[in-house]
Amino acid sequence: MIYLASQSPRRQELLKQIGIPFQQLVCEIDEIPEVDESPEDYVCRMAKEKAQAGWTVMKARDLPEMPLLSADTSVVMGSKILGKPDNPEQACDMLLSLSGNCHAVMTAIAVTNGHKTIVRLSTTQVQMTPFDRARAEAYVATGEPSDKAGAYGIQGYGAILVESIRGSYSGVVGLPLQETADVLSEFGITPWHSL
Ligand SMILES: Cc1cn([C@H]2C[C@H](O)[C@@H](COP(=O)(O)OP(=O)(O)OP(=O)(O)O)O2)c(=O)[nH]c1=O
Repeated sequence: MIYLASQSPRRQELLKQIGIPFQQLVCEIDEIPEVDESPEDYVCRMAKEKAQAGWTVMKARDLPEMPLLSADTSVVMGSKILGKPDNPEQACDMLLSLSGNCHAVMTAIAVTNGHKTIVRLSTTQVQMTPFDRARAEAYVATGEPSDKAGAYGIQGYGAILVESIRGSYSGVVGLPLQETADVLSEFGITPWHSL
């Protein structure tokens, strides 16, 4: 059993997929890149801060100690970090900047047990099909982009916009499963054997 410090329904589904029992913990952090911070450093720092915040919540609620997993996903276009859009207009602009181009989806995971913390980064290249503003607006109107980095979800209607990927599909959705299983094994947690 582990804690999943995440409010993302996608992360819960993905963790279920590899048969790791977990208890969800809710925690909040400020997600703002520092000046001159690289996208890689930013997502790794976010994942680590979520793990630290989750550990603090666990302690404050007097819950039993167990390894805790957190993650952070950003879409990176050139050197620009695209988080979740603030409004439909911004979602549309984000989508149009991705149209016909290749971008990176970076997901960092962090696992801590209070003594050691391991952070691992997964980067996937995503090639988008070219599309126009009308199509972007129609997609935004579905509501799907609002809570997703880069304003799309590859696991939903957004799949229509994706031409190809090179890397980890689960990493794009928000939790790279190979890396997650690998890091959890460092904490004695083994997928499906722990069911
Ligand atoms: C690119 C992409 C992102 N996403 C999602 C994954 C993440 O949930 C979200 C990025 O936001 P995050 O800040 O990484 O995570 P979150 O706020 O949803 O959840 P948490 O409580 O763990 O902080 O974008 C998809 O679901 N599909 C996609 O194709």
